[in-house]
Amino acid sequence: MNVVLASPVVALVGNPNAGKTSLFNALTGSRQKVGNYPGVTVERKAGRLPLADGRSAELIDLPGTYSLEPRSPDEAVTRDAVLGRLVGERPIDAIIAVVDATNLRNHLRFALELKALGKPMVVALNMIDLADRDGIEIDVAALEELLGLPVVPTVAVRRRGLEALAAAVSSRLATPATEALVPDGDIAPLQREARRIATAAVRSVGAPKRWSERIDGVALHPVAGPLLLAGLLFFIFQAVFAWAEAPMGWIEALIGAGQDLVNATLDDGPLRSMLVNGVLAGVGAVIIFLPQILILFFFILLLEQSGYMVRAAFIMDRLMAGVGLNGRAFIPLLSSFACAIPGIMAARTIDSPKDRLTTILIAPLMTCSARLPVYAVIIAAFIPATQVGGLFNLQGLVLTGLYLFGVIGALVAAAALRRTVTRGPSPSFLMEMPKYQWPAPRDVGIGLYQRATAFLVRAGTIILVSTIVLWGLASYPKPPANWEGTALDYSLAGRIGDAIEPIFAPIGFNREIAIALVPGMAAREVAVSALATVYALEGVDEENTDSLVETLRGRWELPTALAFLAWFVFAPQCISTLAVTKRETGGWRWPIFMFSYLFAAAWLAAGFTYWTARALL
Ligand SMILES: Nc1nc2c(ncn2[C@@H]2O[C@H](COP(=O)(O)OP(=O)(O)OP(=O)(O)O)[C@@H](O)[C@H]2O)c(=O)[nH]1
Ligand SMILES: [Mg+2]
Repeated sequence: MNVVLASPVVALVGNPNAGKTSLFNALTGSRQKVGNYPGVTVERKAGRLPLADGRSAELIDLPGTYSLEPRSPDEAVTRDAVLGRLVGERPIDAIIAVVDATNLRNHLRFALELKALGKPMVVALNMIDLADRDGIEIDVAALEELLGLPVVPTVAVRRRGLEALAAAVSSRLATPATEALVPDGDIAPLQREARRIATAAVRSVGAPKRWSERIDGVALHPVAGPLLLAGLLFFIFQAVFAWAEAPMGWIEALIGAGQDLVNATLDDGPLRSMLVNGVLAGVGAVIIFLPQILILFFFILLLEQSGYMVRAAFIMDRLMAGVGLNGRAFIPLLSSFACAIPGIMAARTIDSPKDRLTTILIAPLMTCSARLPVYAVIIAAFIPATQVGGLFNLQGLVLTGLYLFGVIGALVAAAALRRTVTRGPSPSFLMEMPKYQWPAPRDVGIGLYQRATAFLVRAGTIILVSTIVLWGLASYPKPPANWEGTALDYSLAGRIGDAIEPIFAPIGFNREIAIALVPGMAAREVAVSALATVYALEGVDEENTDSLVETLRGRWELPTALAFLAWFVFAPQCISTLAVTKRETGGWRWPIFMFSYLFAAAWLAAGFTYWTARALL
């Protein structure tokens, strides 16, 4: 057997929220998502770990789990990786067992279970800073002695103890594996042993964490808790509008300057039209929302990192149980506010298959960040920025309302699904409360950076390409000289729009909207860039230089605008979501179901909004 060439494989294994991914990022320079709640990592990730002797190992980050007996699909990944059962992956050579120094008793149990596998192993005693903070003192030498394993104290977020950890792994890799003990399935002896070791190694326990209990006294209070949560969400949506105004103005000015520059340097022709009306008007109409997206995620990241999110899940559990959903679904659903794709993947942490399927099916109802541009442009055009009650901005209120509308839609859908297609028992909510702590600026920074790059990459690829294709379809073929209508009427896009308009006419959508919804399948923001491009092209003859907001204000009636907003609350049209649903549910059945029910809901919601608004106004 040739073992010399391949670099050894080392896996980070441990309970959820122990800091495995933080260690992984610090050791390999990766930027995987870290969060202060259990179940952040749901996939195996690999990186390169430089070893003391100049070689390097392949370091594997895994989903957290409490034992090698998985309860949910993400935990099964960890078991399979540790036991070398993952198809196409090399078996692991050594384990870094990550334990939380503030919760030694519980975490050591799993470490002992791992030790019994007989692989070379090192214990990372992580979060030693929080143990200090809480007055917990650990005798590392005694712990090493009792465990019979090297123990390295680490603070992943401050990069402390990393070199010692890498050195311990290097020297451990040199030791041969021992015979694995066959587990007898009885966890009680391991639990007793863990308790014995923890009691012997923890030297002094200081004052209990009073302030943390005090915060929870409010955050988990049956009345104050929900009020606090509602207040926080409300404040966030107000901030999204209030704080983004200035940077959005700068981006808009920049795009305008770009258009002027192209107009001044290029002769009138297809290239100029494509750049001004396709690329700059279309993609620009989307990019402008970057500040709002970043502000929203800044707050979500703060809530995630502080440890509050799981409290929010707890608060929501009662409401969610009412519709047959498990509190566990809260975090996947919350992730869906960024994008349904990570949300649907995070549903892997849900153990009950029916619960998991329900969560996947309703995840697209959470307002993903791709819908923010759509909402924001319509709100800016049709909702006045007046103050309500001297305190709230009406635009922020409407935005909050749209997000709430999505959540209510999801709850209604869940209740309906749980009584029909996903009927079945639902286990009760069990989730470990993470410790409160100040958000690490680096983690928040990484989170924002990832959102910004993901958004800009989308703008530069899928949105750019869709917009250029739409520009082409909306510009060609050119009408003959004696053509009576507009150029758009004659173009391919105009004809496609005419063909599908009858489906949407009853709910107040015009041909331009019908045209925009088709490329909006690729990415929802494209609906905005498509409208910008179509109207920019239509306005060409009149030397129209209005922004999209002004154009919409001039051309749409309020009922149409409101119906358009209602449509996007349900908006099924995102191909990537359907693709990931197929992957996670293992077939086309559920994505097709998802598309159909969301399409019907979107059509009805837009219709009711349009008809009601028409009747009232
Ligand atoms: N104070 C402190 N916080 C830490 C340390 N290591 C990790 N954290 C924080 O603990 C939380 C959990 O970290 P992760 O790295 O996501 O934990 P994980 O073990 O990968 O969690 P799962 O993927 O959910 O199993 C995050 O908020 C980190 O910022 C540490 O050594 N000290
Ligand atoms: Mg992780």
